[in-house]
Amino acid sequence: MMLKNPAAKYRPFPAVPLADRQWPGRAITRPPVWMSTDLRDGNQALIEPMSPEKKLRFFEMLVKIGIKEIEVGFPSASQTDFDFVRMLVEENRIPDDVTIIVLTQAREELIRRTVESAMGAKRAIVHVYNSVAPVFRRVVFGMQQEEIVQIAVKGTQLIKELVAQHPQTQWGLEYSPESFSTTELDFSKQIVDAVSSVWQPTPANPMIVNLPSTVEASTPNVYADQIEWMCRHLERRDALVISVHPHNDRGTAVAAAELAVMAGADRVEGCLFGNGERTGNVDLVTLAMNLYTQGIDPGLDFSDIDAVRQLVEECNQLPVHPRHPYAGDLVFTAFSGSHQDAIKKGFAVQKPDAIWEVPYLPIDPADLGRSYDAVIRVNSQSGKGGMAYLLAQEYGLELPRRLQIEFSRAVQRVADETGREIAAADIHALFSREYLEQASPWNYVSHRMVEDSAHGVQIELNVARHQAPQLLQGSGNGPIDAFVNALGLDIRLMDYHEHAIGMGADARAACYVELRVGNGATLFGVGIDSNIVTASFRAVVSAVNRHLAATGAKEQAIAA
Ligand SMILES: CC(=O)SCCNC(=O)CCNC(=O)[C@H](O)C(C)(C)COP(=O)(O)OP(=O)(O)OC[C@H]1O[C@@H](n2cnc3c(N)ncnc32)[C@H](O)[C@@H]1OP(=O)(O)O
Ligand SMILES: CC(C)C(=O)C(=O)O
Repeated sequence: MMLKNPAAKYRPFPAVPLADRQWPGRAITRPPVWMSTDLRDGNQALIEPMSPEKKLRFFEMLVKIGIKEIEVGFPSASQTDFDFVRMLVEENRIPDDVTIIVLTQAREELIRRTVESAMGAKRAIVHVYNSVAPVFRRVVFGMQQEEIVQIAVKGTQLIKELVAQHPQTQWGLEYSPESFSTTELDFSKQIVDAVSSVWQPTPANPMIVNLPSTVEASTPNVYADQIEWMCRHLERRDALVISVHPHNDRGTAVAAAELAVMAGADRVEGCLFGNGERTGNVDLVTLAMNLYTQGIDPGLDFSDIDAVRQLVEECNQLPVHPRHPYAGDLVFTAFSGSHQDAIKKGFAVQKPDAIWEVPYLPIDPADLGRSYDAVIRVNSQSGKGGMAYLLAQEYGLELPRRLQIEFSRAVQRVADETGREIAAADIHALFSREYLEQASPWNYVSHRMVEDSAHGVQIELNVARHQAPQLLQGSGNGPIDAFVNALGLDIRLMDYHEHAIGMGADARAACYVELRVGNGATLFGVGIDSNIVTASFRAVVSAVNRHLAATGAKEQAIAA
């Protein structure tokens, strides 16, 4: 049960004494070095760890999107992990510009096995860690600070010794004081300085210092303060690559990573779509795309984000949430009417090479290989804009505004009745039933028309009335006028729109007429035909039939 007084059990995170912090005034202007730990931290958190075959597919996808540093496993943990690293090395599957990273605890036998796993690679980074926070020192290790420092120092000495025996590989070192974010800063500095004094990095051969929020325990600004503090106080700063490894326990890993980069971090470790222990590692996709939407090339290519997501879901056997930033099924979808309206108007004025300014869409879905078709979907929360957009996009029908209002009532009725989403095809079927398919009592069959400047338009019209053929004649000052006169009905044309559907020989005309039939309210009719005049006749017949069906009026009541 939740406590009335949580302070009895939990304490607030202390602030970092850094009154002159610089990071709040900085902006991110270039991407950090990306390191994917999907195959290690992500994999170790899965219900079923990946098979070698899945790991390889994942690895190749990471390479394809442009990740240059890939943590490929914890080789001393299992034969599977060890063999996977050997396979990458022996089968020459690591591209020249990609560096693999192998993780190990700072324990002799594990370090030996880890170095062995990567031998023969062109480049490899041995990533060694030990936990340094007070609770780990007390509870897990039962050790004092100096003994904890010795674990890291001895581990580093052994790695240095072992890698020197295998000069054919260009080795690097990454050191992680695990649980850094809940550790006293001066102790973190002490242990990192001790490790770097053994490794002796240089600016040309830097050492990676990875400062994880192993468990996210504070607001992101505190993490940023911790990173800035370390950047200012560490020895040999110019020979260190400062890396961050945020977890998402408070749901703020992305913010923590971004503020940490502002605070001086050069490198970010994370997983695609935020997989990883508990609530996950920081999501590299969101970080990269956040940069992209600021006009900064993240150096990663998510042009086909659906394919990336599909592969990750398959390998992790975990779904990506439908509202996951940039990648979720629903992130480029609007159901609510006012959003749909604004998006539709935004698309209409957005120029292909201009700055992106479509309301409610922080990014052009096309940049991620997502299609516009999926942007707008219709349910009971939608207004006219959504269905109008779908009819235009999918069927080339540009409904005039007042027809949109009229037809949206029919769509709304169906949405309310079913309580479900209505697909574009269903909307089109409803539109066809409502405006195009009512062939009774009147049905247009054919016409002959003569036009001269002295007498206007003369028309001879074949129609079916209650399925019985009739030949009618009429004249008027234009085709529609002549047609209406031939029908002999009390019709006033209030509004008229037309447009082409498609191009070339297959083009058809869509015609929308708004009529007042008898004394009734105005209503629309729609006609589609390869001939523009015929389309307008069909539209008039559509409106008349709709009026009769809607009002139940007898035909005689609307005779002219
Ligand atoms: C925050 C992170 O994600 S760190 C990465 C975590 N990932 C994994 O643990 C996945 C792979 N791990 C494994 O397969 C195993 O844990 C192994 C092979 C590494 C070690 O297995 P085991 O020797 O059986 O130890 P176990 O798993 O119980 O780990 C606990 C032991 O490691 C010790 N230990 C933990 N971290 C470290 C470290 N960095 N350096 C030295 N010793 C360590 C603990 O003190 C404990 O020792 P104890 O048994 O003497 O009390
Ligand atoms: C090994 C370290 C970097 C880790 O995974 C963590 O602290 O979360």
